[in-house]
Amino acid sequence: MKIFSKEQIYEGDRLTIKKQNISSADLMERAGISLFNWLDARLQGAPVPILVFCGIGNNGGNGLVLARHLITHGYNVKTFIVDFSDKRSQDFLINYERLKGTTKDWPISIHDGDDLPLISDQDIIVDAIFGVGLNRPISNWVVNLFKHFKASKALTVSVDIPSGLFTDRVPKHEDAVVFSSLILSFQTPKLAFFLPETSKYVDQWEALDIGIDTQYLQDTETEAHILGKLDVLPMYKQRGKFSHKGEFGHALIIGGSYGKIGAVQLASRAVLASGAGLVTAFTPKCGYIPLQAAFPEAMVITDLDEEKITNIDFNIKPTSIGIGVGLGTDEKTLDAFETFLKSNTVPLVIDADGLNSLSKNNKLLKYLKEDSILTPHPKELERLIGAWEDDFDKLKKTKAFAKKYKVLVLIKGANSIAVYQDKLYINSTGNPGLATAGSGDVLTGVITGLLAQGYTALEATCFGMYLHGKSADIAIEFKGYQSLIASDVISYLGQAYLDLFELAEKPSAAPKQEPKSKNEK
Ligand SMILES: NC(=O)C1=CN([C@@H]2O[C@H](COP(=O)(O)OP(=O)(O)OC[C@H]3O[C@@H](n4cnc5c(N)ncnc54)[C@H](OP(=O)(O)O)[C@@H]3O)[C@@H](O)[C@H]2O)[C@@H](O)CC1
Ligand SMILES: Nc1ncnc2c1ncn2[C@@H]1O[C@H](COP(=O)(O)OP(=O)(O)O)[C@@H](O)[C@H]1O
Ligand SMILES: [K+]
Repeated sequence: MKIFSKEQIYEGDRLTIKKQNISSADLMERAGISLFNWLDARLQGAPVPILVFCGIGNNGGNGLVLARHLITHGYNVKTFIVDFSDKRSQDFLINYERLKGTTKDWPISIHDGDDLPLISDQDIIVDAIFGVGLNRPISNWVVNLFKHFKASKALTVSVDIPSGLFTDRVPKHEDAVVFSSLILSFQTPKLAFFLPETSKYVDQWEALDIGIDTQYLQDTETEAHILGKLDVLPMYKQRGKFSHKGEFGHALIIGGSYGKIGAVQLASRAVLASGAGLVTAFTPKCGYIPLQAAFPEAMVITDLDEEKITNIDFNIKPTSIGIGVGLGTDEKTLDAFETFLKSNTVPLVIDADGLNSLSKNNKLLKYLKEDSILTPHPKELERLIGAWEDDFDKLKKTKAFAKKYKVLVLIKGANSIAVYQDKLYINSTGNPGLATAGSGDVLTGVITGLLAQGYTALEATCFGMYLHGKSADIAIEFKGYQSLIASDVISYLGQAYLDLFELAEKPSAAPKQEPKSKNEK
């Protein structure tokens, strides 16, 4: 799913109004009705007090439309205008009048210094104060209102984006943003929903289709994409009936050092579990017995040295290589890594100490084979590209690095982001259970295994991080967050593949039918 920028959202609105020959008030009505339908389908007339807080722009306008439809459908609604500016948008005014024509409970204006409205934790707060038009810090009295929302512990639904969250920068103060339980975002989510420093304001999000011109949606290139099942499914390579393991490639995992052979085992097992035909592990001599004993499917080549890699030399022709897991950064290993990098022509994944070797000796960067895949977690990334101001700056710097060296950088995290040729591919699967030793080694194996099967660097990365996270999402249903370990992510990869073909039923907007009792025909 494409993630449009603030400018593109406004452009999409303008173009839709023109092409569909409607007014902006009509589009606002459509947006407001999509909010109403979503809430009505789940509230089903519940008498819960709904407090709608509206700004004075179009985000506020959306709130007024929603309030009007909730009222005409008998919901228990109180509307407030958060009067943070003397300005009023045209469509806000139109809907302000319409609302006053619908109910005698006219909206209550809240100004700086007014008492804050009483909010019980049983209420629902609708936050329609600021949308993507936010362009400067918010007045303190409005920040106090946000604090009041949070203190009330009422379920908070934000319209389009949590008020106070910018689309292109990190808020200075945590209190200056509404903490949302749910965001109903128009047409597509916003990048800020997925970044470590800004996703804390976002619990759940839903994209509501408001009928923005489909041609515009299809033709417009966006910087960022959120990858869901339907985005990765087309990448999946079918297997022919008469296929044989030679067709599915031969991956080589290079890594391991004394006491860290497990990383190589995890990565190698993940290679085969991702569907590659063959896997060979290249490790120090100390890895030979453990690997052959624990994982008979893998072939093993060993270094001359007992405890560390000192000379990377193999007589096989791998179709992909994953290097770095458990590698260590001993001087001799660094030299071996340099020699390997200078001669390698095979599609490559560099992880963990492979990345740290690049950071220790960044003149090696120019030897990176084009489309190599680097998979740093934030700490490894900082060693590679230096410090950054905030998450937006991090992405800018990573894009520059990826372009300069013609590589793909996968920044691992709660929403892993693959940065490649000026674009951002955001993973939608995974969970905190993955914050466990070796889960990154498994990811390296999955991506290397997909590369071995002929997936392009971008496909192997997007498909790999999707399957890796999806496997963990299935596994925690049986293991829970705390007990999930990296090996489980390998064990449930098959389920992640099978899940691709189970189309999730969309939560229908219409209220669910009463479940038929057993004896009812
Ligand atoms: N056609 C439609 O109806 C559709 C409507 N959509 C909805 O419109 C929303 C965008 O609406 P919007 O452009 O009116 O901006 P909004 O976020 O409501 O802010 C209002 C104004 O506040 C001002 N302002 C900014 N920061 C401020 C601050 N810190 N303190 C004080 N004032 C501040 C700034 O005006 P300024 O003062 O800068 O002139 C800004 O214009 C979008 O999120 C979505 O919900 C569409 O997406 C779907 C179709
Ligand atoms: N809170 C989280 N939610 C989702 N995924 C996570 C979370 N924490 C870590 N991960 C994932 O777990 C993996 C951690 O990799 P890494 O930090 O390299 O672990 P290790 O070095 O132990 O293998 C990455 O794929 C990352 O995206
Ligand atoms: K909002």
